[in-house]
Amino acid sequence: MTYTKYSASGNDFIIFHTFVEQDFSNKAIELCNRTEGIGADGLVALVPSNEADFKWLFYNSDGSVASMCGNATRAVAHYAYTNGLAQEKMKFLTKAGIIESSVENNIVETQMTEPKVIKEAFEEEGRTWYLIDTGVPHLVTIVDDLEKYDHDLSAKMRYKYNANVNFVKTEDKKLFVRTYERGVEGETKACGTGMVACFLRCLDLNLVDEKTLVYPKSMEELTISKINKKIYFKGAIKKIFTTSIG
Ligand SMILES: N[C@H](CCC[C@H](N)C(=O)O)C(=O)O
Repeated sequence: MTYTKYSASGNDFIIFHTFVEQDFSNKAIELCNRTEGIGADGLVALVPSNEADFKWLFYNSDGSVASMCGNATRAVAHYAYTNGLAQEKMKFLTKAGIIESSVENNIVETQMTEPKVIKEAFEEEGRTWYLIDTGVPHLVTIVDDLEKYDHDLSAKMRYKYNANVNFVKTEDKKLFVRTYERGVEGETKACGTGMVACFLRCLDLNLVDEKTLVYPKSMEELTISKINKKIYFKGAIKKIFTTSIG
């Protein structure tokens, strides 16, 4: 099987396409392993669909299934276009519904799913949290210094709320985000749905504008825009390599 590794602002994925839909959880664990596998935060299998250009099966590196992954939508769209599976504007089926992405050279934009607030601001562990679903659940807390990102606190909150955990700082109406990702069980270099969750929380508080530059741990620049109540997530994508295994 041929696999292609992508980096989406440092959030990295192994992508392949196949005709046969099956459970790829164990393959995700095997191939995402950073010492004995290719190494990545997630694995995505593209399979045929009669509802969209294709359907995706998304797995975190621990083999768990997630309904959505903002950064992977950008990598998958580039993969699908360059492999002739879709045109530059495409629709694909995820467990969070149909996702629309568009490819222009190495820049990919995704229309994110409609966000759903799960729990308005609440105090816990000496912080103010906000819980929102942006395709997957995210906790958001605003800090004045990203060195306040706390791995152990993130793990505790992750398990209590079964959600990803984001620390966000605003500066000159830009966002700087650090994310503890469920299913990777640690901080990743970027998390798309997490950045969108932080954007929405900070927009509510008038800390950013409806079009905002966002910088994850990797410091690769992304843009999040709210236009007519829809959320667009845009940034560069890197194809790292293609390899055949087995
Ligand atoms: N780890 C997430 C899924 C991947 C989200 C992230 N990589 C993104 O770019 O949105 C979860 O299990 O909820």
